[in-house]
Amino acid sequence: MANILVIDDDVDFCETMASLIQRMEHGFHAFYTLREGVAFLSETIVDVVFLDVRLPDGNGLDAIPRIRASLGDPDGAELAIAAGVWDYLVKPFSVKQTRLSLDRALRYRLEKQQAREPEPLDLSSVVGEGPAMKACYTLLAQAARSDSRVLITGETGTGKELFARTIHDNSSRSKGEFVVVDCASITETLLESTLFGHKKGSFTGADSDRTGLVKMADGGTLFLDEVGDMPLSIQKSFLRVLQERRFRPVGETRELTSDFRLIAATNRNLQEMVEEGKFRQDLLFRLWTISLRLPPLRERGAEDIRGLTRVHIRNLCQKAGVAMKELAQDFLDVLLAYEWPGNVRELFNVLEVAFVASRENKTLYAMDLPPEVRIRVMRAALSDGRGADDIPEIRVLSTEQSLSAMENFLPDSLQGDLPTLKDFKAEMEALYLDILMKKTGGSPQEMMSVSGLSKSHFYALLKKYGRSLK
Ligand SMILES: Nc1ncnc2c1ncn2[C@@H]1O[C@H](COP(=O)(O)OP(=O)(O)OP(=O)(O)O)[C@@H](O)[C@H]1O
Repeated sequence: MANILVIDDDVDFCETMASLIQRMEHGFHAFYTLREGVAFLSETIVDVVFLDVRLPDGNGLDAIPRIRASLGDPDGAELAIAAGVWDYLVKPFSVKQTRLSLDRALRYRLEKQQAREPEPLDLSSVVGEGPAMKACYTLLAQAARSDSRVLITGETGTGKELFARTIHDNSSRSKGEFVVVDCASITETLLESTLFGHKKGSFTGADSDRTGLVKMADGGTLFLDEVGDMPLSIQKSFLRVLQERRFRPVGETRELTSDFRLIAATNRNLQEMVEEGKFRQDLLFRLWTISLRLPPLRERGAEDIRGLTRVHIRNLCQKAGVAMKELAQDFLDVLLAYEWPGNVRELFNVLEVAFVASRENKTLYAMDLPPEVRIRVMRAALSDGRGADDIPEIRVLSTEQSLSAMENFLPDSLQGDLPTLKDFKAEMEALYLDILMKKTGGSPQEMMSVSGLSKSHFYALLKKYGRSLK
């Protein structure tokens, strides 16, 4: 039902319009003066205005900008004044003609509104405001508002499953099941029965009928996690399911159907796997219409790392029933300098370790972070040619604190009880070699010149620590 306003001082005309519009089951309002009509518009949202040109208190055409402003809809301009007005009706005009024009204007407005104002997405479980993530949200929205197949790629821990769930939760299938198939962990012998189900007695151990995951996803979403790990033998039967939406449970004679939406994810390069004969080209074609690549954490920028950290620490504090802890600058500096090969999953694990290590303290310091993370940051800083001043943790600590920080930087093998000097020297020698190699790009001449080692000593050290030149 739409809301229609007539501003016209012709009483007969207003009555005719009232009966027409009410028959069309729309809301109807009429005013005989411009002032009253415009005042009404400032309080009420209407869809279409029938406006007389000559009114007792002014010219209707002059009021169009004010009417547009009252509608609060800049695109209303297109409706009301695309070429002056939506339509220009000359009195006396036929009911049929008026009805037709009104219908068209309302349809146009509805289409505009639908195109302009899609349902807002619920992204409450996804954190990240940087440009790399914003580009992903655009694709996520497209995926959520369609029923297309989606292939999500990205390194481990980048949020592929989280995105798949968010697409499902925001889609028209959200009331159906979101069924996860972990292609990497299901054994080849069980994959077929897990996916398609089986009939009681069809093989040893099949004590009862079992509904497969494909059927469970009927009306919902089937999420194929690590699809690159799906054995070739299953790829063939799965291709058929995608083409025909039909499948046969193990030991069953009749076929079943399932209407599911497919989302697949992988951290592998499927095209390369196709070229190596490890993945079927025809299946790859069928996996996606929309392809979404999630960026690794190191490409997402400092703001996203800070945002994810704050959100996760807040969740941990809430769960533990303690006040939100503060994040010291040195703590954030180490998090920002680390490479995060395991992405968001690794960040969350590291934060959990730091949270536990911080005990009752109100602030999280770099000291609370796992030593391996801090060692890597220190090594990277040293091998980049940056001095201790550039290593976040050392910069802010007193001598005493630096000493204990350095203790924490020690490699795992040297943690705990103090090792013998010989072991310690060996560990440091190996570390020195690694840094030397990185800084010199592995050139033996340069390595010998920088380190001052003789040729025989240099090659003996390489051999001793199992390092080889590229
Ligand atoms: N943008 C994000 N906002 C909030 N949490 C995130 C985000 N990305 C990932 N996570 C969290 O990180 C963890 C790992 O995410 P998820 O399991 O979705 O990654 P994945 O890419 O599917 O990993 P894998 O390839 O190893 O299966 C989850 O706890 C998830 O909630």
